[in-house]
Amino acid sequence: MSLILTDVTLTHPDGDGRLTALDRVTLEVPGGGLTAVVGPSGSGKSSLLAVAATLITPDSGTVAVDGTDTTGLSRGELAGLRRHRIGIVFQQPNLLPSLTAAEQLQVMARLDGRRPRSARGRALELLDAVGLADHAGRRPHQLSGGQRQRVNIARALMNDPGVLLVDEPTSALDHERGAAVVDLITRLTRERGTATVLVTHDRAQLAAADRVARLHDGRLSPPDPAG
Ligand SMILES: Nc1ncnc2c1ncn2[C@@H]1O[C@H](COP(=O)(O)OP(=O)(O)OP(=O)(O)O)[C@@H](O)[C@H]1O
Repeated sequence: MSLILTDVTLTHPDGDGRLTALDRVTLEVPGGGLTAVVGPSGSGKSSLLAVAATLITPDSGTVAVDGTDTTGLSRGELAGLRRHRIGIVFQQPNLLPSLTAAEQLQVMARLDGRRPRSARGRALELLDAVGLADHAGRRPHQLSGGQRQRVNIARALMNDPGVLLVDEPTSALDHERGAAVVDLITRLTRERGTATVLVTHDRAQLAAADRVARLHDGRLSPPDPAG
């Protein structure tokens, strides 16, 4: 399991010109390890995640997910790749208000046409893995902010992705709950072997990372060992 960005450049329209959001970024994220991406506001962190998630095609450069070069894939092929190989955790959990925690996860499998019974089993197993075995029947308003983010993380793992992309998962949480969520992401990364990218503003979270990549004005310094 791996994610490899090679020489990725991404520009956005900016008045009469173009703004370079990512400038020849190369990043290799091996499976089983947590790579943190840090940088000031506007440095390109969200752009990097969007390109890694194959939601935006870069102007140049390549993105390889689990060894598959995504360059030139059709929209349908990219959608399939995202569904099966990539898990995304956004800042806000975006859970559906009327569904229980287990159902939030089962929806993912149903979208994929899998049997309801096996989806339920997997949903319960994942809720157990994130410490919510006793909360499977609760709806979002019956969960705390930290618990909702755990459901969000479990949902991202539902289709057993090789790549896990996590965007500021603790921005809505206090320090203690935020640290618990990062510990959880670290543990799941090691246990499941995912190639995980964690975008964060919080320097305290860098201690959990295996590597830290620093973005500045769209340019990436080579990852250094965290610590
Ligand atoms: N859709 C867009 N159109 C035009 N410019 C954009 C677009 N998306 C991002 N940008 C610009 O690209 C640069 C990088 O933005 P990006 O959101 O990737 O940074 P970031 O590090 O995630 O910032 P933040 O921490 O504030 O979320 C910024 O200058 C931003 O204004």
